[in-house]
Amino acid sequence: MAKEIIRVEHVGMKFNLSKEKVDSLKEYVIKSLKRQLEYNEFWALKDINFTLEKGDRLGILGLNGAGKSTLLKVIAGVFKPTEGKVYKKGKIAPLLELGAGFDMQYTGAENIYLYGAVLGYSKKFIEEKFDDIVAFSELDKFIDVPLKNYSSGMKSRLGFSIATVVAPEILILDEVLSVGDAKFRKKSEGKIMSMFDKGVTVLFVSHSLEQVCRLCNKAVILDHGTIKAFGGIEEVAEVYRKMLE
Ligand SMILES: Nc1ncnc2c1ncn2[C@@H]1O[C@H](COP(=O)(O)OP(=O)(O)OP(=O)(O)O)[C@@H](O)[C@H]1O
Repeated sequence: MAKEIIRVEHVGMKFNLSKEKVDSLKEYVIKSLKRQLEYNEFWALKDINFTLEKGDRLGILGLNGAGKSTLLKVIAGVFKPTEGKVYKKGKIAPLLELGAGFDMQYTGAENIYLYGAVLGYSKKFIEEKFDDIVAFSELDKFIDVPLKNYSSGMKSRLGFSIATVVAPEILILDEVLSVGDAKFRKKSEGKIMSMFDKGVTVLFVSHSLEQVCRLCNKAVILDHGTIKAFGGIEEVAEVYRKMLE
């Protein structure tokens, strides 16, 4: 029997959007103390339900603002859902906003430890993998330079190399296959493919239907925070094509 690895049950995510413009932290604190802040409730996800089995590769489709990144963040554990629950088995490698945990004042080497800790790696594990991370990122010459002097592509390369050094059971990809220059993109896609071959379960957001059809066996379409279709890639791709017409 296929092994269930992720179960998303009745997940809802609510954000509070401020009704007025607040220009500074001071203004925010004062208005907050005077209880002058008003919010609009906004549900980015509503009653999301699905399960994935080991080795499934789910493409997440939908227009801008449909809730795709929010769903990945809820599954990765970055956001706690307002409602419902996510059950998951195994180690997760979240490739979300690569390098969101970086500190620009620190060097590349220091950030490997910092970002590794953010991703939950032990110091010993990072020490063992340090050389592999630097080699994959091809940033040897710059590894002792502060990150503020890196280009955005260099930062993404370092982030990708740190996040993919683990052998995860679940891989979460938010449009990260467009990281770096063409050469690094090819190399990063190769690395992801080798993880696919090892039977990892994948959740993958991309605006390219062609890429989703090529890489995934299942897909889900999100529309204003709800599931419009879920199932085998071919049937869902057909629904999505009609939606885009
Ligand atoms: N931290 C937040 N606070 C308030 N609203 C948020 C927050 N994060 C996301 N949202 C809102 O939730 C909705 C869904 O956003 P999300 O980033 O998940 O969409 P998406 O489908 O990934 O879009 P895109 O294709 O543009 O990346 C949007 O309306 C967005 O404004």
